[in-house]
Amino acid sequence: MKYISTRGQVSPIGFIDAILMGLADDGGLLVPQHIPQVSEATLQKWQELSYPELALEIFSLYVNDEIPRADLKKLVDDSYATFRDEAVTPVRKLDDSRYILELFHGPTFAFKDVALQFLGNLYSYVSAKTNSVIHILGATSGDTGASAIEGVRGKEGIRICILHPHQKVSKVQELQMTTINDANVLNLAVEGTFDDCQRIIKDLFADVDFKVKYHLRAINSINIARILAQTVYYFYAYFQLAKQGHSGKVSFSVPTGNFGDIFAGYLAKKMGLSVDKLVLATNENNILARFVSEGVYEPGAFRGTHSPSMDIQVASNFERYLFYLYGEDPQTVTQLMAQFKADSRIVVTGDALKQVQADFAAYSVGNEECLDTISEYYQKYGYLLDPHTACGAAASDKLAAEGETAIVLSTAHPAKFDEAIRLRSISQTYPEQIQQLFDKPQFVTVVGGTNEEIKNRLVSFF
Ligand SMILES: N[C@@H](CCOP(=O)(O)O)C(=O)O
Repeated sequence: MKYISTRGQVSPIGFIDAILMGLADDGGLLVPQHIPQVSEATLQKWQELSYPELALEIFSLYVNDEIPRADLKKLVDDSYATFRDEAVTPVRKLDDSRYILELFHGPTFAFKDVALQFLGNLYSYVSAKTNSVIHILGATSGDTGASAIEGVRGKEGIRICILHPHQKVSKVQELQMTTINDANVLNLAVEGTFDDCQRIIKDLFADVDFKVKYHLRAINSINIARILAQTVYYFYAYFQLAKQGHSGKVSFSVPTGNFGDIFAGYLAKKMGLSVDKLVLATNENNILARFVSEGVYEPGAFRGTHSPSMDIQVASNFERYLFYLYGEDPQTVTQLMAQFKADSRIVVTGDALKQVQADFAAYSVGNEECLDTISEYYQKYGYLLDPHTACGAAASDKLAAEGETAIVLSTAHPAKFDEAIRLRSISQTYPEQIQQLFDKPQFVTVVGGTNEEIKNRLVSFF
């Protein structure tokens, strides 16, 4: 298996080089040169596997022999041993049409742990094998940051700097990141939005001389390892439903911000998983929902919502989807991305738009609807949704009304977003790991957010 760039200007590279390259050196995103096809017989066998066993099988398809199987198995086992639920990502049935895929049983109570526990261990493994330093630079709208830090804190040979938008993440998200006092962790709070943070890191990764000189590595979903790790739970959830007696088609409703999670579902479907609809659920920052309904990809005004992790205008994995939408043609992708850079707008029409609408259903959830959904599910099912999952649940309700079954990806534990939940007078008990954060001192520097300023901070940190 080799990896190529969506913009076609990088010679095919192996798995480890792809992980280390992060953003492709031509400014594109790395994708597998071909998508492995999983036969019906293999799917049958996979149904019997535990989560770590399944992850090992899926990763093996993408890693080839670059990492010996015994080493890969240890990486996988270590990564999922940190989860609080034996099933790693259990599925809860609410009724015949609604299932919740709980992805928040990892150390930081968000779905990001599923990939970032693995990527942290993988970076550590590569650092030790190649005797090289790993300098991670990441941007977060709240969940990736804590999860990435947790994945590598205190690890030999690794340093990590995370940019988050100052005062635009939830209190628990902020505390999870900024109460870490390990010497290899730097938190910068940028005066701006998540899009500003993501633009900065993409600019710095695109400066290939700087990236190479300072060994910059990515932990965001621009890194293909993130996507591959997130495909696993689509398969696992599908198998769990089969075991719970469900037969027939299944759709997935995915709270969406940076398009990484739903792109992982798209990849799983392309590998052969029988997915019915992929439902893209956004909050009021609904550029992706507008794209699916109208074919116009154009950022609007930033809206602060109850689901801050999805307060994103420019979704980084969108480029990976364009690559497949346009028949894996890097020239078209390059043109479209150049057009986006010039006009902040991409327009898709005709057959391509029909294909988009065949690939995804989309639904944008307003602030009040998000809170209403939290209240309704709490009253009807006794199940407390976090506001991101509530967006996914609201979207899945449309399918349920048509008699279809959907699995809603529950991306975070509700305790991370108590500000929103309290608005509906629902009280919850925090898990001990979250409660204790409130007594700890914080370590964070507020910065303006020019590329130069961040570069200087990085140079002195690394
Ligand atoms: N919602 C994310 C934003 C970054 O997305 P990623 O999947 O590219 O890491 C967050 O919580 O930080």
